[in-house]
Amino acid sequence: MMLLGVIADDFTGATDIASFLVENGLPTVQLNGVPHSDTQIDTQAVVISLKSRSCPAAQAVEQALQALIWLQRQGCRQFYFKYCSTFDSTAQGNIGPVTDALLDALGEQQTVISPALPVNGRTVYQGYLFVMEQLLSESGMRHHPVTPMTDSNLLRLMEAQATGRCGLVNAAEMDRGAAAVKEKLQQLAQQGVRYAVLDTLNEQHLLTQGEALKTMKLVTGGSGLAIGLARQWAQPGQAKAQSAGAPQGKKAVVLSGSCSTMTNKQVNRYRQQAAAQAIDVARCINETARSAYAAELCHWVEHHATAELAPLLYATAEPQQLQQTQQLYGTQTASLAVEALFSEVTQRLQQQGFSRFIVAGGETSGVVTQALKLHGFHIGPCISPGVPWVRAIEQPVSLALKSGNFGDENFFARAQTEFPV
Ligand SMILES: Nc1ncnc2c1ncn2[C@@H]1O[C@H](COP(=O)(O)OP(=O)(O)O)[C@@H](O)[C@H]1O
Ligand SMILES: O=C(O)[C@@H](O)C(=O)COP(=O)(O)O
Repeated sequence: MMLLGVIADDFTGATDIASFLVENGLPTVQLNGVPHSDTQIDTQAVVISLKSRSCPAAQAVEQALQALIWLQRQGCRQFYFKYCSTFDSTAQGNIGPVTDALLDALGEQQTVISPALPVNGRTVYQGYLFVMEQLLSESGMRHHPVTPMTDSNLLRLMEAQATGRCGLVNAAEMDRGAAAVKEKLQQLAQQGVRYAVLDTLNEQHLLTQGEALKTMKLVTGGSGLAIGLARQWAQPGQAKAQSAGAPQGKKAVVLSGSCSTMTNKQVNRYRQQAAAQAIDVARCINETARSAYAAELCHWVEHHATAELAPLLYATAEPQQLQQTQQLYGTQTASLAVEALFSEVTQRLQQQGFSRFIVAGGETSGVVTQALKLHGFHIGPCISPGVPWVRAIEQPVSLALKSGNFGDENFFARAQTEFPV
């Protein structure tokens, strides 16, 4: 029976939440985009990955509503809008409009805002979002190429994007347990508060949220809340890791399009371990030149494919270099050109027989998955919290889709050495 339907606004976010659902006992399948027809899937949760995080609001709303209709048709009882644990959204912000549209479509008056993921250092206190020991707006996220985050107050961010008022369930109330949280949510609803930010300092708070929110029709958040909800829905003795998602495939490549602080560290480390090639953005801007460049890069990848560790292609840049590129070509032109390059490289590598892709970056992962024309994933073993190996349902292709900010410094090598095929 289908219990939970998740609408994720990017692909790494989708594998992130799918991984936590599986790890916490809820069998889950990830579908890339909204399926064109109804499918019989033997699972209890479905995560639909969209590539809507940086879309204009109207487009993101349309995609989310299509996903909702499909999930409703499959009989899901609860719906979860998954966005980033760092609340990534553009200045025009589509988290608010999507949340409003989903609430309206479901005929609901209230939902929660819970981006926290304490295991990866994302906590919420008095409505302020922290990344490790820093406020969101003081973390590396202020330099994000597409969705720079310069405010940390979730109530303010939400009210700027959405139509209703936003309130808070604070940490002290969370400490008092599920009944106290439910009571506070009711009080807020009576005051006409449409969205309630949930303070979250630790995993116990996520378990409390799961208990308090099991009957809420629509919840929104990062992947942490999924831990609490999965524990509520899971049947005792349910298998955790899914062997159907274990990595396979000989020819592997690492593609990195994230410019996050962590990915910069990971790329720097991996460059000392394996063959690595930086992507020259200047050669990606013009379409014809880009095609020739993609062919050249794939030739280089093929040449290094037999080494113990897979070759790396990276657009990953430090903030100063990124800023220069963006000033030269424009932010959108540069990022779309890099994404188009990764798309073409992926298609060529697939034709060359590559079947294991380790990808860094949410947008980049969306581009790679779409280029490979993969419709869905079985969720495999967890490499780092929120980053599982996944295996395509209908093709022998395995991927590790890493959120820009996730994983340890040795992630790219570990994804291969600790999970031999
Ligand atoms: N050197 C670069 N110059 C300009 N844009 C870049 C560069 N490298 C990556 N990008 C773009 O930055 C964006 C990174 O987003 P994403 O892949 O979602 O990473 P993250 O997971 O860190 O958010 C992509 O659109 C990518 O194409
Ligand atoms: O919630 C998170 O932090 C991640 O699941 C996520 O959304 C990943 O997004 P990117 O950082 O853009 O990869």
